[in-house]
Amino acid sequence: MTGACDLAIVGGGTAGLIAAKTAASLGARVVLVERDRTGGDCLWTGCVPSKSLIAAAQTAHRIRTASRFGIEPAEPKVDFAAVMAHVRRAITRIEPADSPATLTAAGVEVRRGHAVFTGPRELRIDGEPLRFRHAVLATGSAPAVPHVRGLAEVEPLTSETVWELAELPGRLAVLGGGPIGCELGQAFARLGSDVTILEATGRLIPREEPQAGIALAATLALEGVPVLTSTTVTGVLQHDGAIRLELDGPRGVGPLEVDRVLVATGRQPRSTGLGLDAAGVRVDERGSVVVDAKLRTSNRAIYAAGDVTGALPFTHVAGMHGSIAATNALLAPVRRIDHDGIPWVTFTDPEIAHVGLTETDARRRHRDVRVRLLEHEHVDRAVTENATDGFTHIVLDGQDRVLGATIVAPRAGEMIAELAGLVARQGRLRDLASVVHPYPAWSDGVWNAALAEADDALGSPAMRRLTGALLRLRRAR
Ligand SMILES: Cc1cc2nc3c(=O)[nH]c(=O)nc-3n(C[C@H](O)[C@H](O)[C@H](O)COP(=O)(O)OP(=O)(O)OC[C@H]3O[C@@H](n4cnc5c(N)ncnc54)[C@H](O)[C@@H]3O)c2cc1C
Ligand SMILES: NC(=O)c1ccc[n+]([C@@H]2O[C@H](COP(=O)([O-])OP(=O)(O)OC[C@H]3O[C@@H](n4cnc5c(N)ncnc54)[C@H](O)[C@@H]3O)[C@@H](O)[C@H]2O)c1
Repeated sequence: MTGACDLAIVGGGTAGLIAAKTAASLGARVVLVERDRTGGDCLWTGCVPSKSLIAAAQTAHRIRTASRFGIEPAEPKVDFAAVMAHVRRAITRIEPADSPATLTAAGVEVRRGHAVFTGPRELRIDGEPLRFRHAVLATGSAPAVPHVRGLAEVEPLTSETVWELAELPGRLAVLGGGPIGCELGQAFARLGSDVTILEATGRLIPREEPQAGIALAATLALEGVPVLTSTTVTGVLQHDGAIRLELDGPRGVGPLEVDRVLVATGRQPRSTGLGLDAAGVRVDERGSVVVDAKLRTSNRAIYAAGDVTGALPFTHVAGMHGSIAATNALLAPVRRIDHDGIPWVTFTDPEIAHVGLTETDARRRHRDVRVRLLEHEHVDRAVTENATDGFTHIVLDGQDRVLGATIVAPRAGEMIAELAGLVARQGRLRDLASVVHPYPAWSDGVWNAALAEADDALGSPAMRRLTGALLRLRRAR
C-alpha cells in the first residue's frame, strides 16, 4: 500500500473486527494489525470457551440431579480431555467468521505483528512503518493478577491459561467472585473439582442487585461450593505437594489447601508498550484509554473501542464501539455511545441478567423509585421445570418508566432483551401488558410483571371511580 491508509486498526478482537468490517463496507482502505490470532478474547479465551464448558458442566449437573424429575440420578463420569475437545470444537466452528481469510475477502488488509505508535499518524508493525489518516485502538484487556506473596510461584491459572488444562484440578481455589469466578467456579465444581470461591467484598457479583448475589451463593452452597466472602489471600506457599493459601477474613477462616488456584479478580486494559505517548493518546490512572462520547481519544485522529477504554467489558459493547469508532473516524464524528440501556448476563445457573440501573443507583439519581418484584413461583414454566427460586426485579421511576431490571432464572439471558428495549426507549412496564406472550414461556415472567402493573393501574382509586361511573351509566340505560 502506498501512502497513508484511511483506517489502521490495532487489535483483532471483537472491537477491531467490527471496526474493520464496517470500514471495508464503506469502501475505505483499511489495515487491521493483530499480534496473535484474530478473534480476540471472546473467541479464544472468553465467551466461547467459557459457555462451552458451562454447557458440558450443566449436563453433568442434570445427570447428578435427575431425581428431581423422577429419573434415577448418577454420578457422571467426566472425561475432562473430551470436555476440552468439545470446547475446542466450538471455537473451531466459530473461528472462520473472524479469520484473516474472511477479513481479506471483505476487503480488509490483515497484517500480523505487534503494533507500536511512533507518532500521531504513524505506527510500526514489528518495525515496518504504516501511516494512517485515522486509527482505532482496540487492544482489549488482560487478567489483573493481584500482588500476593508467593502467588506467582504457584503458577495460578487465569482466564487465558485455564483452557490449556489437561486434567481436571482436584481442589481448586477461585480468587474473585465476579462473573468469571462464578461462571468458571460453578462449571469446574459441576465437572467434579472441589471448588472454593474467595471474594474480597461482602457478596458475590457485587455489581448486581444484592438479592442476585445472595441467590447465587445459595445455589452454590447447595451444590457444595463454599463461598468465603469478605476474604482475601494474604500469602501463598507450596506445601507437601499442595498449595496453601493464608486467608484474611471473618474470624475462623482459613488456611485453605488446594491443588490449583484460578485468579479472576478483574481485568486491566492493554494500554502499555503501545507508544501511546508518542501518539498523544492519554490514559487514566487505571490504564484505560480516555475517550469522549464519540470514542475519540486525546489525539483526534485516533479512536479507541472495546475493553481498552475501561467501559463495560462485554463483547456486545466492544462490537458497538467498533462500529461507532469506524464510522465516526471515516465519515463524521456524529455517533455517540450510550451505555445506559445495555444488558449483560452472567451465565451461571441460574443465569443473572441485568439492564440499566440497580435499585440503589436509581434511588441516587431519581426522587420517586419503585420496585416491581415477581417471584418465579408464579411463573408456570418455572414450576414445570422445577426452577422456581428465581425472580424478576424491575426498577421504575415516578412515571412508571423502567429504569433497570435484574432477572435470576435459568433463561434470564433470553428474558432480559425485552426489558432492555423498555430501558433504551424509556418505556413503561405496563405498556408491555397488551403484547400477548406465548404460554408457557420463560418470558411469561416479564409479562406477568407487566400485567400486574396494568392490574394495579386499573385498580387505582381514580380508575375505580371512572369504571364505577361507567358501570352505573350502563345500568341506568
Ligand atoms: C472468561 C471470560 C468470559 C467472558 N464471557 C463473556 C460473555 O459471555 N459475554 C460477553 O459479552 N463478554 C464476555 N467476556 C468479555 C469479552 O470477552 C470482552 O469484553 C471482549 O472480548 C473485548 O473485546 P475487545 O475487542 O475489546 O478486546 P480483545 O478481544 O481482548 O481483543 C484485543 C486484541 O488486540 C490484540 N492486541 C493487543 N495489543 C496489540 C498490539 N500492540 N498489536 C497488535 N495487536 C494487539 C490482542 O492480541 C487481541 O487479539 C468474557 C471475558 C472472559 C475473560
Ligand atoms: N457473562 C459475561 O458477560 C462475562 C463473563 C465473564 C467475564 N465478563 C467480563 O469480564 C470482566 C472481568 O471479570 P472478573 O470476574 O475477572 O472481574 P470483576 O471485576 O467483575 O470481578 C472480580 C471480583 O473479584 C473480587 N476481587 C478483587 N480482588 C480480589 C482479591 N484479591 N481477592 C478476592 N477477591 C477479589 C472483586 O471484589 C470482584 O467481585 C467482567 O467485569 C465482565 O464484564 C463477562
